[in-house]
Amino acid sequence: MSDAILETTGLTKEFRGFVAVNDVNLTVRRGTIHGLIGPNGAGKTTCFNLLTKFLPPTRGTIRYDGRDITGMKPAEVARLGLVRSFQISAVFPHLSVLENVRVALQRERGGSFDFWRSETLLRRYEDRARELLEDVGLSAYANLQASDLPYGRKRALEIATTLALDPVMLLLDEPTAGMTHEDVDRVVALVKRVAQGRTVLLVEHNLKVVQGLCDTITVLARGAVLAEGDYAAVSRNPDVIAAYLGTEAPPVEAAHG
Ligand SMILES: Nc1ncnc2c1ncn2[C@@H]1O[C@H](COP(=O)(O)OP(=O)(O)OP(=O)(O)O)[C@@H](O)[C@H]1O
Repeated sequence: MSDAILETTGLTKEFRGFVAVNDVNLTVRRGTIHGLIGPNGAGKTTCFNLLTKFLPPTRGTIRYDGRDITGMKPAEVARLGLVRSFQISAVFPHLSVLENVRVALQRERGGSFDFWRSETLLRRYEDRARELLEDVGLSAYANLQASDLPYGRKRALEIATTLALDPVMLLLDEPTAGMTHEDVDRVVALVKRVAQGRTVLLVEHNLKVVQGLCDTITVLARGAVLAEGDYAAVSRNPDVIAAYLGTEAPPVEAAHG
């Protein structure tokens, strides 16, 4: 088995001539937590959307687990185990926390859209759903309506519904965005826990989060890879410091703060 689970070669995305992602060669090693960081507008989200197949690349290839997935659809790559965390809006607000995870489990089994009519069918997934809620620390909230969850806990629910798809590799887009310190710490611990036995790639603004979680960090700037390495290496890199100057959190401060 190759050490690399995800590899891009010359990955490029242009929007009407504007190059948002420029010739990116990214290698994510199996079993690691890999961070994609960069100042605003660096191309992180575009890159994330390319990797999860939500956007087609202008040029370049993406290989996942030895296969060329460049031309595949999001659902196809999800079936191969490369799963993007759902956006919070994908959580059904009027269903309970438990029901949300049961629905996700049912979807994973390729159920028809009639699934929501069959309470009996959904009940079969109850045990597994409760296990997943336990994994993400939401057992106490199982019967709460999803819309009533505190913000930080919604992310945990989103991760539980993603885990229902049994991912081999998890792609997380800013898992701590908009959270309080307390919630950030909880989500960091959660990502560490769910990363066991999996590979995780996350796009993240919060450099403290990246510092605490990532084995390898790729820094993007103006669509291209500026630096790569562990946190200590990239936070000392003069090009990275220069790219972050004038933004809210230069990596060096975060490293010593
Ligand atoms: N659909 C689009 N059409 C045109 N330009 C786009 C489109 N999507 C992104 N861009 C441009 O591509 C560049 C990279 O954007 P992207 O959102 O990928 O960066 P980012 O690193 O995720 O930024 P941020 O940290 O601010 O979210 C930006 O200049 C953005 O304006």
